[in-house]
Amino acid sequence: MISEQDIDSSYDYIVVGGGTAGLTVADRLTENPRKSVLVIETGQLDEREVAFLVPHFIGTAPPKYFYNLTSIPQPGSQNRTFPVLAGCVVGGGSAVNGMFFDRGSAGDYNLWRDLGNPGWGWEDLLPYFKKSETFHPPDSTTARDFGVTYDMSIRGTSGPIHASYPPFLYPAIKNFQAAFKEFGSQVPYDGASGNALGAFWTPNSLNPAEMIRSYSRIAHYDRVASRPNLHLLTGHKVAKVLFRGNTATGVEFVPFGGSRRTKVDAKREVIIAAGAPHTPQVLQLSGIGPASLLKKLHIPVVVNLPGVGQNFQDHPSMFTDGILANDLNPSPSNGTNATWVEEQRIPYETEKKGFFTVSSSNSAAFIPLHELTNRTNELIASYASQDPALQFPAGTDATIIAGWRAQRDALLTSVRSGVVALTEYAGGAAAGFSIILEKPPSRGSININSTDPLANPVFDYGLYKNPVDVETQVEGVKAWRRLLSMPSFQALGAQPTTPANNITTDEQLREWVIQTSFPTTAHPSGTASMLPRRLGGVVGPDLLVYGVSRLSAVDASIMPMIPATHLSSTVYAIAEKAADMIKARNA
Ligand SMILES: Cc1cc2nc3c(=O)[nH]c(=O)nc-3n(C[C@H](O)[C@H](O)[C@H](O)COP(=O)(O)OP(=O)(O)OC[C@H]3O[C@@H](n4cnc5c(N)ncnc54)[C@H](O)[C@@H]3O)c2cc1C
Repeated sequence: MISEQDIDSSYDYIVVGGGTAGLTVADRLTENPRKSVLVIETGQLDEREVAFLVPHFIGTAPPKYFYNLTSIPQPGSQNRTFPVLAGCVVGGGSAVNGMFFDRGSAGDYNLWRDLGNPGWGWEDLLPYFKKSETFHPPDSTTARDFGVTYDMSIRGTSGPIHASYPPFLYPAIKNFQAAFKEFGSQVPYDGASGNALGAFWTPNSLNPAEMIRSYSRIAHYDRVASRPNLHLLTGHKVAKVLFRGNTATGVEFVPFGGSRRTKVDAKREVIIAAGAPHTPQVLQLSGIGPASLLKKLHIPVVVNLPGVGQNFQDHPSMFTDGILANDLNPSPSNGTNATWVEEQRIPYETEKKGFFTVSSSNSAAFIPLHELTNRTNELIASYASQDPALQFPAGTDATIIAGWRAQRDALLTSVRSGVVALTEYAGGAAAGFSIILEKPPSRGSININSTDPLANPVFDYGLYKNPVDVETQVEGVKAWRRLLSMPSFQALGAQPTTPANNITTDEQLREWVIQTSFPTTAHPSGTASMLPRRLGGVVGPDLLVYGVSRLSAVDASIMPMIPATHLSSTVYAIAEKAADMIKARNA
């Protein structure tokens, strides 16, 4: 940690944002003691509150550790507005997330490669997934009793982030996985192997020795904080990147909540890792973005890059509910009994066991379209026949429209061959799940409407702009009802309750989807997409921003298409790969 008055006048690298990706990159770059790094982070260090560390308390971090962000009204869901969840704390999203730690399918990452990004397919990323983690297998009793299988050849054994299973798993999840088999889906041997299709057990980002969250603050900062070549400045927000001509030379920053502007130079590279909600803000404030937007705000245009802030994707979700009349013990409903929960404090404190070791979930199912519905051909035909120009307002730059078309065509190929999942069922220990849309064709945007770096950008999720999204969700609800009718769920006395059983026609289900959906699973991505420039890209496969030199982006914003998974392990892999590329080009 360093205070503002003590920072040096220049560093080899400046990292904008000390979150998941930013701290990972800073850690790797300072492995070389001759290279200096300054990380500037808006948030503060957490104070090791239980909300961060103890899995049971996920979601209870005080509001000061989050940005206060809200979307504009979403016409796709009755003009409701929605929060944009993002951690404002050292560690960023990794400090406040649900600790679900999984990977997408090979098909998810091969789409990135096939969209014009050599070096970004599954085989290219696998070494970085492995490098980022230390995987701890479950003990043999848990593995046997719960049927947890894993493949050590695709797991990391010495990386900074711990991936492990809590010693408290819900037995009903076995029925959930068996029901998916009966439904016609599969249970992959290890969902982290590039085959993440079907229902499987997933680890958490959980340090099993202490049974606490494993996140970038501990793994990539505390561990290396004593390095003299690594400085972390908290409580300051980068206002813009500075340029000499088209070369990034440093940044200007302000205290969070203040206005005094300070400059610091970067001798080699400015690395933006402000997260998908804020990376486009930093770029646009720096004069990199859609020229029309920048001119309106009287920001001098450094590069006209229409893609900055566009191609915004998240995973829309909705919540079903149901009853398990013959529920197994323990079940998540134990958590509603305050006395029982309080009793669970003791095994956690004495043996690191019990209910307090449980965070979000340890199982999910990722289902390709052909397993979800018999309307596959109809939905594919509807998507394939759409006019790309009609997906965007009149006047949208041609490169954005071309990018949407390229993504659509690539996704259609993957959907037809069944190598990507379109729907996730998260949970499995109860009859109600989150039903999550994994590859929405709808696109949103994040744009500034003020030159004040402390003002919030305008968040438009673009929820359900594309009717195919609503239809896929409707099929997701129908498939969930079918799933509950499978023998393994019927053995638990499963009955669906929400949506109500009298909501049956497609028209009624559409209405329910529109009324109850959320546009987000806290997975914003795509706002500085790695795509060719002619397809609305912002960075190339080297993660360097087009049209300028010595400026890169390395966080969730570079994902050109959102993968069918929870994002954190993918962000770590991107950051590990980014660090290697930055090291190589500055050797
Ligand atoms: C509530 C929540 C639950 C989630 N649950 C899960 C889950 O269970 N499993 C999973 O895999 N993923 C989950 N995710 C998603 C995952 O955590 C994120 O995708 C990932 O952490 C994003 O990493 P990032 O590096 O792109 O951004 P972040 O980790 O958000 O880092 C960005 C950092 O930049 C800082 N910053 C922003 N602007 C500036 C600026 N101008 N100057 C300086 N600093 C700035 C921010 O304060 C932040 O610390 C969740 C996310 C949230 C928010």
